[in-house]
Amino acid sequence: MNDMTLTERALEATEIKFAARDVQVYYGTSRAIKDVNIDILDKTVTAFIGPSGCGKSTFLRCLNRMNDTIDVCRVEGDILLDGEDIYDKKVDPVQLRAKVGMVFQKPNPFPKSIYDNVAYGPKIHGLTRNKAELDEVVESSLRKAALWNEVKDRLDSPGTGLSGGQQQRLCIARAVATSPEVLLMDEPCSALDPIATAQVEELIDELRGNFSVVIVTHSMQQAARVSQRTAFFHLGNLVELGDTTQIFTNPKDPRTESYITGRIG
Ligand SMILES: Nc1ncnc2c1ncn2[C@@H]1O[C@H](COP(=O)(O)OP(=O)(O)OP(=O)(O)O)[C@@H](O)[C@H]1O
Repeated sequence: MNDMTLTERALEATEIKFAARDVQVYYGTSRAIKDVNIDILDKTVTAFIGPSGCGKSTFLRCLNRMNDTIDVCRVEGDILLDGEDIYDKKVDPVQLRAKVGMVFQKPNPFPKSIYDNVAYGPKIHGLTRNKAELDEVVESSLRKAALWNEVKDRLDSPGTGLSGGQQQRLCIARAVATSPEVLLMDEPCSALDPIATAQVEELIDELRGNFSVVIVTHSMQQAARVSQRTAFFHLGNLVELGDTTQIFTNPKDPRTESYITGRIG
């Protein structure tokens, strides 16, 4: 086993989508992520929890190289997606982000029609051959995002004219339109009311049938509701990773216990 390469080991366990080994992230000279090792499973929702500033978003952004867009940010270590190093020189970050989609805290639809918001990704990646195929992808993505019935009669209206919850579901439709394998969600419900939050949570549960989902959340209730695995971060360290029920009922590390019982936050 020890003679196997990291790639071979990751491939052997087929259910592992991402394998991160000894990951460090620096902003200038300051180290925001320290020696993180984690396997992220396919067709599973993994929640990242932890106090503000502990590095949840920084680590999430490593998984689709969004940190590349921050000049002072440097990532070290190995991050393998299906056994392939996503930081390899031959990997095109734009192609990677089609495979590893992202939904942000604040809904950020493009200043375009509802249709064009969803059609944008498939168009730039050449995923459809004609208008009929594109129409199909737009409809199926909006259905997956539980938004189709609300917008099917106004696909030409601007995406920015939708309610906050609808805009976030539009962003989810946009992310799933390129048929990603992984969906990263950075506090996707923080700008939403409880009804829209419930809709997005329901959606996350459905999406896990097809994708690996990683969600950063400040809400422990949300982590408990939507995820099967939970990772607790503290001061840039991954303190504990386990089944969500175990993390919330029987944490192994005293820091995890302090956080979930509200003693550190
Ligand atoms: N663009 C940046 N430039 C410099 N430092 C940054 C940058 N982004 C984050 N950091 C620092 O990295 C550390 C981790 O931040 P990060 O946003 O990843 O934490 P977080 O756990 O997601 O926090 P929150 O829950 O408040 O969103 C913090 O100390 C933060 O100040």
